[in-house]
Amino acid sequence: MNLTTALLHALKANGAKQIFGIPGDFALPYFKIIEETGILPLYTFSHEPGVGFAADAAARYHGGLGVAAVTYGAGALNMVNAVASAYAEKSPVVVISGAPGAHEASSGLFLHHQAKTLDSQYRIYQEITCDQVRLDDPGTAPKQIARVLANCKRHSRPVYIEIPRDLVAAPCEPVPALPEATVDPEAIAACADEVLARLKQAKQPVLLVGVEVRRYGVEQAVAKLAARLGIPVVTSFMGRGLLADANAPLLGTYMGIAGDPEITQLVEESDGLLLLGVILSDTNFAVSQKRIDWRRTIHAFDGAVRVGHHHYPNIPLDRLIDALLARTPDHGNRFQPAKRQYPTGLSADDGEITPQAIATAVNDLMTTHGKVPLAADTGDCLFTAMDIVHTAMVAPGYYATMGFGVPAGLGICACGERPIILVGDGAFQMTGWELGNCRRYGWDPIVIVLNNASWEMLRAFQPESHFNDLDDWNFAAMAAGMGGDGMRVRSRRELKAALDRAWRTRGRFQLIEAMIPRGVMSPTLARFVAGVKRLSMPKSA
Ligand SMILES: Cc1ncc(Cc2c([C@H](C)O)sc(CCOP(=O)(O)OP(=O)(O)O)c2C)c(N)n1
Ligand SMILES: [Mg+2]
Repeated sequence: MNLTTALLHALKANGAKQIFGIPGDFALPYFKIIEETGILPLYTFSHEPGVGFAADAAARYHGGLGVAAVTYGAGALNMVNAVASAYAEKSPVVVISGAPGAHEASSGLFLHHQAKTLDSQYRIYQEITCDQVRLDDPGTAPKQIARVLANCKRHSRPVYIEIPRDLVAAPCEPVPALPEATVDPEAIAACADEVLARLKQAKQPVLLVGVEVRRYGVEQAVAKLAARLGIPVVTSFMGRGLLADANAPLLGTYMGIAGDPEITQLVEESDGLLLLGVILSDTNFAVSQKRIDWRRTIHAFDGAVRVGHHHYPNIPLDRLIDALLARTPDHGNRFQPAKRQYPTGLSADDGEITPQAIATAVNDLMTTHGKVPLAADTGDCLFTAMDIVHTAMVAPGYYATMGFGVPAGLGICACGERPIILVGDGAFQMTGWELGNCRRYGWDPIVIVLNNASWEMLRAFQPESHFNDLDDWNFAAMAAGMGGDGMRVRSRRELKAALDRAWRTRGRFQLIEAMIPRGVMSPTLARFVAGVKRLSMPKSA
């Protein structure tokens, strides 16, 4: 076994299913071992942001580790935004970067791909990962790899592993089992008792579940807890899709001023709000109509629990849920999932296409053929997805970077699925071209480009600026050259026909370019914009 195969076996043993990457001369040696050993399948992409987004989405979708393999400098630094997004959204991505060998590093020359110093890249990645290691000693490498992978899983955040190119084939012991987290059972018991006591004394307890519930694979346990507690459950914006079909009193998604007023009132007036795995972010709470009373809130996040002003450090979410379940008897409560009405029954007429028509057409498709995973980019396509039936979905709901959608959809293709990808024209201009890699891997996602020839979400906030006007690129015309089929549609009739045809066509990606008039937004984005404007107005107004 050598340094690289030890790493690859450890990645596979701890949940990695594939590797996404782009090599370079500093990475060729370890890419050669990846390809020749076949320990994990390798999918190369065209631009490193896509590599990072695909690894992030694959990790979210299959619940294991995502792996993004790049070269030193130009490759790794090109992927910083995607890894920052994975950090912010708590996605366990393992970044592997090639690096100069020891003899090069001490040559005294400035090396190609080097920024300020040879350590610059390592320092940059310290800001967007929870642990880092340079494998410059095969004797200590196994333990270091175990530590870093354990942190990636424990914190559900990216980690960074640098492999000097002169050591990739150095003899190396296998990586040991990952070190277990040490927790204090008494602290967990005390925390669980206080949480349940708070919920018991509350008049209007509410359970709000967020992204960590999915990241730590505790969705079933949380559904069980919700059923036993019998208190209303809502998801955060990023937690959308959680408990979708579970036996739980799920009411929907909390979106503050931009969401369902009943849910907003229930959450914001709760005197016992239990937040499980929820990121306290502006996209989850800034559009809160009423300031949430954090003194009466219980927040379990990032391995700690706050109960009002009491703080319990080092309480892993899964251990807390187990302790709460152990203290909550099962009375066999049964619930019908909230029958939230999603728009269905698109009238196939000559009416213009709106984001809502796209959500309706997708709902009709899923009603007829069954649910499929969704990948959404930033822009109105993300708000449009709020009107699509609950299904597995990956989207940059908090960090809100553009460029995520198409590569993320390909990450889901690498997991053996056929996703529907929703992406705006602006975001497609950034990373939509990764579709050109589908043919090599036999992937055939259905991509719906919401083409309003505009950075419409920005225009919604600043309509007077002309720089939000984009040109019309005619993406559908480019699909054939990239190995797919493109359809440009302007009416609801054409949209429905194109989706039906796309569904029936396998083996080639299907790109539906839906032309949407500028200024036509989804209802959710319109409410979001109105809400943000209202909240930002001076109180006197
Ligand atoms: C990488 C990147 N660059 C810039 C932005 C800022 C930004 C938005 C957020 C607010 O930061 S929304 C938006 C326009 C999106 O245009 P498009 O994809 O066509 O979607 P739509 O027309 O539906 O808005 C931009 C440029 C971003 N989120 N991510
Ligand atoms: Mg647009």
